[in-house]
Amino acid sequence: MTDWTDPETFAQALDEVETKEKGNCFEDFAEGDVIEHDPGLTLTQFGSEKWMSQTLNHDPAYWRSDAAAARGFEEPPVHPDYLTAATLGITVEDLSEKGGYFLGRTDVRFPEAPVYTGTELHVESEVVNTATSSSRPEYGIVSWRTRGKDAETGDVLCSYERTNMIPRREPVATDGSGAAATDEGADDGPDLPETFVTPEGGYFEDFVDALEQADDENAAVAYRHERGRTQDDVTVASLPLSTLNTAKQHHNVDVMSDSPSGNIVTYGDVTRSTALGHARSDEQTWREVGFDDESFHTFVAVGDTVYAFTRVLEAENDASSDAAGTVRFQHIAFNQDDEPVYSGTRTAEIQKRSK
Ligand SMILES: CC(C)(COP(=O)(O)OP(=O)(O)OC[C@H]1O[C@@H](n2cnc3c(N)ncnc32)[C@H](O)[C@@H]1OP(=O)(O)O)[C@@H](O)C(=O)NCCC(=O)NCCSC(=O)C[C@](C)(O)C(=O)O
Repeated sequence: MTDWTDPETFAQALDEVETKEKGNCFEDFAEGDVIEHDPGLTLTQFGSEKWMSQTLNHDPAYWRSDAAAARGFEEPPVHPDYLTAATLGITVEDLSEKGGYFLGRTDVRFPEAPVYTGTELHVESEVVNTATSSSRPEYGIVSWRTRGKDAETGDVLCSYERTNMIPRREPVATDGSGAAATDEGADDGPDLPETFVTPEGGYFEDFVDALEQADDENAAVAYRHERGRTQDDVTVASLPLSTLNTAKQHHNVDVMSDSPSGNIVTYGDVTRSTALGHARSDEQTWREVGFDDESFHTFVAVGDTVYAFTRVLEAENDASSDAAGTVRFQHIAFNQDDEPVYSGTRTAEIQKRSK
């Protein structure tokens, strides 16, 4: 009788049986397809607090009822970074579990109303673009428009467009040239302003003053944040799984040992939220409005430390509340070797000092 657990027999059986695969390949996506994601989750205080604590997002309005009330909230709401990560996490099984790189995301938007714990999240995505990768014939590039909705009311709570490289079943022939290289400015050295202005505080007026000062000189409002967060098993494996993100990149060391990173890598939303946590610790955030042009430049893995750099781009007195003004930032997350790992622009309402 066959002993199926005899190591030699079992190894041969493993070799010969079919694997019931998970996820979809590039060829499975066609422009216009709409995918209702079966996974969903209830946005809990535990989930939000776990995410916020590990990414150093300590804004008291999301932790304490008195600070929430001062912001006009009924109770501490779900943090927008956790909401964004959960909206994306739920889509992974259908969209990107096969592997491939999370390249970027844009048009991330939240409604004005806060989202409270206990809300059930239902997510749908539409394929908006499929393209050939000229540098990587074994991949295609897919973009989806995703909407995270309140399952009960249908209200959209978070929406964005995301782009990934997705493995093909069959590699295509390409010229292998990749994106057109350019020599422009190659010998000129970095083109930076002469002066860097740092806002004196974290209120709206401080950003306005700093921008005015920079306007008078050859200057930019740009600074770095002191805090760093070294990636560990919690940030790399545990946080993505808590959003139902089943991408093997974050929790299967065995498979990833054979990939370009050689190891599991941090979920892009953890990298980004950590950098934003550092930036928010140096400002008086009132409300998150949205994010654009988000890119992930290189991998972050266990042992890497995520730091943040901020550029203030503009400030307008047009927020949804008189207590705040709108500021547009560019945030760049970087690692211990000063390499950019994430960049994106962020529009946020920042509290006024005079409130
Ligand atoms: C991907 C790597 C290897 C490319 O590195 P490279 O030097 O080859 O870069 P490139 O030449 O600039 O880009 C390669 C191709 O991608 C295209 N591309 C590039 N960016 C965009 C964009 N935003 N939108 C559209 N297309 C884009 C670009 O145009 C080019 O096209 P080509 O092949 O035809 O020449 C490198 O950039 C890298 O390592 N990035 C880090 C990726 C990463 O760590 N992401 C986050 C963690 S993975 C994750 O969170 C997973 C998740 C969330 O769970 C989940 O999707 O399931």
